[in-house]
Amino acid sequence: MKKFALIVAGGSGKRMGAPISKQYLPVAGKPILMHTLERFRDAVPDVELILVIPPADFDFWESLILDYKFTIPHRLVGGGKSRFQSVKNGLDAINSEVGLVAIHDGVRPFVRHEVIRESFEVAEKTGSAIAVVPLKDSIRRLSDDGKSFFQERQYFRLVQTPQTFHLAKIKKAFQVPELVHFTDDATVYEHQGWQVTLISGNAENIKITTPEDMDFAEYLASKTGH
Ligand SMILES: Nc1ccn([C@@H]2O[C@H](COP(=O)(O)OP(=O)(O)OP(=O)(O)O)[C@@H](O)[C@H]2O)c(=O)n1
Ligand SMILES: C[C@](O)(CO)[C@H](O)COP(=O)(O)O
Repeated sequence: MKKFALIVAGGSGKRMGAPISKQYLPVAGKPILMHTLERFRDAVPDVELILVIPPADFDFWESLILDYKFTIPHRLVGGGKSRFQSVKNGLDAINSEVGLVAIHDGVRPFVRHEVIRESFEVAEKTGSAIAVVPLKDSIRRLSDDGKSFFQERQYFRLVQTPQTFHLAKIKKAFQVPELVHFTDDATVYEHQGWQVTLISGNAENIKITTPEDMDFAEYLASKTGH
């Protein structure tokens, strides 16, 4: 089955607070986004890569490609105001209804090859594959009156990307108005009444979000051979 990877990087990285958006910051000597694209190309060499970035960044990205002699083929699509809108723009740019699409945050460069491959294999069989990891800490639920309650952590998972789907179904799922609880693609898919399939993600597949994540990212890059 034809495989696409939709790498979403249409945000501006407010929580990082860097002079340029976090997806272009260098880790181990090159922009985070280049690591992410390499991960997918290396895991699935025949994957078609689609990169979603803000339209205003197209020229900047082209200059980075030249500066870093980046040669992995990919298609550029303009992002939207929210992650939902950026994913929708990327899906709209895929003309085919047949195939699989892995939707992945551009700022998660440490996803393992095995997770990417498994996500395609499981999604082909079941319709979807959502990478998740167990919690290491205890958790508490807060109530509005300031109390907190014990929660059994074995019933919870932290949700990562990739989130991989049959193209026809995820395209249909995104034909709805955006809702506040759409924090990822699984929630959009479930809104159709369809159940998602969970797969094991990898703990080092962090979403680079705040400045302290950059030091950790350098460490992970040195350990994982980026
Ligand atoms: N309009 C948007 C907003 C986010 N994203 C992407 O969704 C992923 C997860 O979002 P997040 O980590 O929140 O990135 P930012 O929105 O850039 O960060 P912040 O919320 O700190 O501004 C990132 O790869 C981000 O670029 C996107 O494609 N389009
Ligand atoms: C998609 C995601 O990375 C799964 O954990 C997450 O929901 C993105 O959240 P953000 O608030 O857009 O960073």
